Amino acid sequence: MEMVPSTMTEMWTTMGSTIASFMFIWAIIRQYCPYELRRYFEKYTHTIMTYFSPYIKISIHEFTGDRLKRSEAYVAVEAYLSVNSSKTAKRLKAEMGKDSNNLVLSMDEYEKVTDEFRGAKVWWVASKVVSATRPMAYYPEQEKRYYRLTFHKRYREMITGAYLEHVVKEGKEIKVRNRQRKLYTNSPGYKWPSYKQTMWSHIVFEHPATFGTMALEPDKKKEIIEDLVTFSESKEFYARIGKAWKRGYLLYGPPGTGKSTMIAAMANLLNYDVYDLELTAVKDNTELRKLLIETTSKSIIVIEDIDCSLDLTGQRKKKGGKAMADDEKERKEVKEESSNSGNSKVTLSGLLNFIDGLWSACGGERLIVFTTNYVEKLDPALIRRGRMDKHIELSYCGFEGFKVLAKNYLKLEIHPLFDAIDGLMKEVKITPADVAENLMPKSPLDDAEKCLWSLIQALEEAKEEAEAAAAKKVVEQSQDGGGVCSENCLAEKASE
Ligand SMILES: Nc1ncnc2c1ncn2[C@@H]1O[C@H](COP(=O)(O)OP(=O)(O)OP(=O)(O)O)[C@@H](O)[C@H]1O
Ligand SMILES: [Mg+2]
Repeated sequence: MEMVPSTMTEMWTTMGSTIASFMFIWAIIRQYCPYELRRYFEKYTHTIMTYFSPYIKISIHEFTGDRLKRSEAYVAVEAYLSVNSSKTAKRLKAEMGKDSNNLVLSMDEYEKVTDEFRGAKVWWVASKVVSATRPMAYYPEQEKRYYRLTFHKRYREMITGAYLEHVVKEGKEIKVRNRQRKLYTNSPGYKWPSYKQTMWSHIVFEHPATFGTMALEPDKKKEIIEDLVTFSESKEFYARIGKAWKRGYLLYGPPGTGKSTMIAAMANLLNYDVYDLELTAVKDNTELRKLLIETTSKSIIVIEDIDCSLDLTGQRKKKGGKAMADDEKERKEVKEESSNSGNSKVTLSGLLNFIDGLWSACGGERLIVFTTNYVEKLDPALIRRGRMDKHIELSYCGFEGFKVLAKNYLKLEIHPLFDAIDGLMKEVKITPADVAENLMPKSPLDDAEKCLWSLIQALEEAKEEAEAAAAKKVVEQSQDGGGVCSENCLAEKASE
């Protein structure tokens, strides 16, 4: 009985000293052995170890190929592990997350975490190699980060198939959930000739508008939401019918009817980034194409007030309303005209290529939204279906729209003054922006009723103005026509 502990002690001592001598020799080798020889030695030990080891290792590197873009797989794994590792890993990295008010944790370098999938245990390690040689002295040392997955070889099929698929899918979902959405704009002015400088500058997108807060008829709202959601879920459909996965929207209507607000609501509904393209700041068609290539998937490209952005409008009419078959020829003519005009060299043909040319398919999952106050001024080539698939008219505020605003601004669903407002709204046109302005409390003492009265007053004033304008028109017409041209004179004109 007494022999056992002493044997154990002896064994431990021997093992301890063996390890110590091994470490010592290894340290000597490390110090005196040339790097190449050491690499050689390490490589072969590695091969032999791998031969006997029952474990399989898979590495996922951060940069592959041309190093321009982070590998999608790495990003997905990073996101997946950020959620799954923060519970078990002991050393974590923290980064600013969504809405800049919470920290997102992820595992630190050389940290190991365990994950389980259908009864199989796997290990993940975050690691990096620092390349020994530097290409140029002023280059920072190159770090190549990677994740290494280790698992037993009996799970090979399942891990390389189902598990990795699960990691990538979940990682992508987490990424989308934690994504800081951005608002991009093509700022004119500074353009550094650096190859990495992108042409867009961005800030965090934080517009609070949603379809819930928009004043719109419920049917119309539902239709638009369904259209957007269907689009965002139709990846397979678009691939099957052979169309680029994008959709064009034209929002038109008088100022203050919520066109810009709707774009924000769309971005919030689908969780997309917004690229606000300022056409007048784009030098030429080549620059326009570059801008497009740099936009990412899951984004809305916005061109506001398309009728003012460029002189793309009305050209067709000047030429005497030719048929649509002449499209190509006319586009060329337009191109020449605009290139002569000197200011912005972006042309209608450039813009059309931007919307539905070959380049527009790169990136995928994109909405292109145009807004205008004057739809009738736009070139028919620009707004045909396929370029702008859905035309949405945003118009004056109706009673249903008012109810949404009353609920948002005053938390009122029903009120005795609503009937009076309903009646007045049928008689006069008022924009949602004006309604919203009147419903806004102007002092801390203003209550809901005061705001409603203020709206009624505004409606009545608008009504009086409209009546006065109508009366003036009648007077003008009678002055123009009445005295000069009698019924006889009209009949004469008709016979001519
Ligand atoms: N349908 C609406 N629902 C809720 N609020 C609205 C709506 N329309 C306008 N508003 C309010 O009015 C303001 C102006 O609206 P917005 O900027 O969207 O108008 P617009 O149609 O883009 O006008 P413009 O043609 O001048 O660009 C917004 O700040 C918003 O609060
Ligand atoms: Mg606007």
